[in-house]
Amino acid sequence: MNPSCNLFIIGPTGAGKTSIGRRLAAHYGLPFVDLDQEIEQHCGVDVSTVFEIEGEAGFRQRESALLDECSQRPGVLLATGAGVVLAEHNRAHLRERGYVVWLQTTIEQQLERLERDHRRPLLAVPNRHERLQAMAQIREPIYRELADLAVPGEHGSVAAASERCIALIDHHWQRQPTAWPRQNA
Ligand SMILES: Nc1ncnc2c1ncn2[C@@H]1O[C@H](COP(=O)(O)OP(=O)(O)O)[C@@H](O)[C@H]1O
Ligand SMILES: O=C(O)C1=C[C@@H](OP(=O)(O)O)[C@@H](O)[C@H](O)C1
Ligand SMILES: [Mg+2]
Repeated sequence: MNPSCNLFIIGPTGAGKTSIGRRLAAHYGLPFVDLDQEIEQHCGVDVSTVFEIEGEAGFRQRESALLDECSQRPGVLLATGAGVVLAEHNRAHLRERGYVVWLQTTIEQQLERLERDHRRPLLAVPNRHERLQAMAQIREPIYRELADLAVPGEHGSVAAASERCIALIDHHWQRQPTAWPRQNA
């Protein structure tokens, strides 16, 4: 949604939603909210343990409930998890409540960045390349349809990627003030 007072970051796992999102929040002076971290705080265990105990279905229910809550906060930068876009009700909240920025990446970049990362339960498989490809096939058309802005992946540092991202957002996002003055007050 444009204009909006919220920035919502979507995109594949390892695209930089969490790390770039944190920098964007600081730049725009918005509170940073990471949906996975919200789930972890709420459950008192990490995402992998939620998957272990409740399965993906349980995780998705928690993710949807917290997305509904967090996306209603006025004036936040919300970094989502890559699979949040799979449910239509989540997509509706994202579409209607914020300016949606899609961070793009390639499978090669994902493999490289996440090589030593074992905190993503859906990547705990023998063939990560195949898994990432299967995810991209399903999710990429959804990201494309949902995004207000697509940001191409960047080979450099997180800092450089964040700067490029800010330049694009500045050009396209019509930032709305967080609180409108009450009329006839
Ligand atoms: N140019 C870049 N863009 C995005 N992430 C990068 C880049 N360079 C390195 N990374 C690293 O990729 C890893 C994954 O980033 P993360 O923010 O966790 O992604 P996501 O939240 O989208 O899954 C982090 O360790 C981050 O530092
Ligand atoms: O691809 C997915 O469905 C998931 C991505 C993760 O977030 P990142 O996109 O930050 O890796 C996290 O929400 C969970 O492990 C499920
Ligand atoms: Mg993340």
